[in-house]
Order: sequence, then C-alpha cells, then structure tokens
Amino acid sequence: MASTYTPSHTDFVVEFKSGDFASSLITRRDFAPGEILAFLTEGRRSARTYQTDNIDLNSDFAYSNHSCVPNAVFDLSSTDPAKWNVRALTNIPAGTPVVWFYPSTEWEMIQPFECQCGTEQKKCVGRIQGAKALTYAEVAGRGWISPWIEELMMEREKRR
Ligand SMILES: C[S@@+](CC[C@H](N)C(=O)[O-])C[C@H]1O[C@@H](n2cnc3c(N)ncnc32)[C@H](O)[C@@H]1O
Repeated sequence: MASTYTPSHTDFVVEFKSGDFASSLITRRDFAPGEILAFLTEGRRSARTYQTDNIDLNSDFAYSNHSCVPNAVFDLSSTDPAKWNVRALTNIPAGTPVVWFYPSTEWEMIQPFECQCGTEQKKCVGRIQGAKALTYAEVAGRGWISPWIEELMMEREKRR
C-alpha cells in the first residue's frame, strides 16, 4: 500500500506500520495552537444516530490516532459542513503524530479499543469506547468537547 501512496494533504504524511491499526498521521511542518490543520472536505457525520455519531473520513486524516493528551481537535460543530476542521490544540512540531481525543466526538463507539497512547496512567482513560463511559470532566478536560456530546452528558446528569 505504502509504495503507491500519495499523501492527501501536503503538510502531512501517513507513517504506515505493519500490524492492525498501527499506522499514524504525521505533521511535516510546525503548527501553532488554534491553527487549522485541515478542513474536513472529505468528511461527513455518519447517518446512523445522533448518539453514535461517528466521523467517516476519506483522506489521510483517517489515520489520526486517539490520545488521552491530544494535540488536535476535530471540530464538526458548525451547521455548515464546509467549516468542519481539524485544529491544533497545542504546538505541534513537524514530525509529530496528529492525535485527538476520540470521545470528544463519539458517544458510543462501535469498535472500542484499549488505549496505547502512552501517557501516564492518571491521564489515560484506558478503554476507549466513547463519552458515554466517561464523566463530563474526563471529556471536557481535554480541551474540546463537541456540542452534541456536551448535550448528551448534560441530559445524563439531569437524569441522575
Ligand atoms: C481511525 S483509526 C486510526 C488509524 C489507525 N491507527 C490505522 O492504522 O489505521 C482508529 C483505530 O486506530 C487504533 N487506535 C487509534 N488510537 C489508538 C490508541 N491511542 N491506542 C490504541 N489503538 C489506537 C484503534 O484500533 C482504532 O480503532
């Protein structure tokens, strides 16, 4: 696959690794906090349900991994899909994997996994299965929460 690979975005390259889901998306230049990495022109929200709203991507951004200490956010909050973007949350030096906190957009994930983000145990939430399995603080404390996730969390708080 890698031999015929052409990056979808000039500022990023996929680092292909053998093994299931072991690849990652790497920056080719520095990004400052708040800077737009890319607009998600190839992205769309899944038509499944509001609660299991997943992002489907048809670009190298599909290779961006989850981290419990993210350096980017996936912002699909606008009612105008043309404004959906990936933004830097922190400084992201060239040569760094783009990582974001999956539960910030995902309520209940179809394919949960054990997190290997490598951050200290207190910061890593362990099993990544969506915001439904986490507290509000565990999600909001990562620097970005999608409005529909915030709404679902508030509804859950009211029911308690
Ligand atoms: C959208 S893909 C990301 C790209 C993926 N690494 C690949 O090689 O295709 C999401 C999948 O990557 C893996 N993944 C992403 N972040 C991870 C993490 N922090 N720890 C373990 N696996 C992760 C999981 O298997 C997850 O279902």
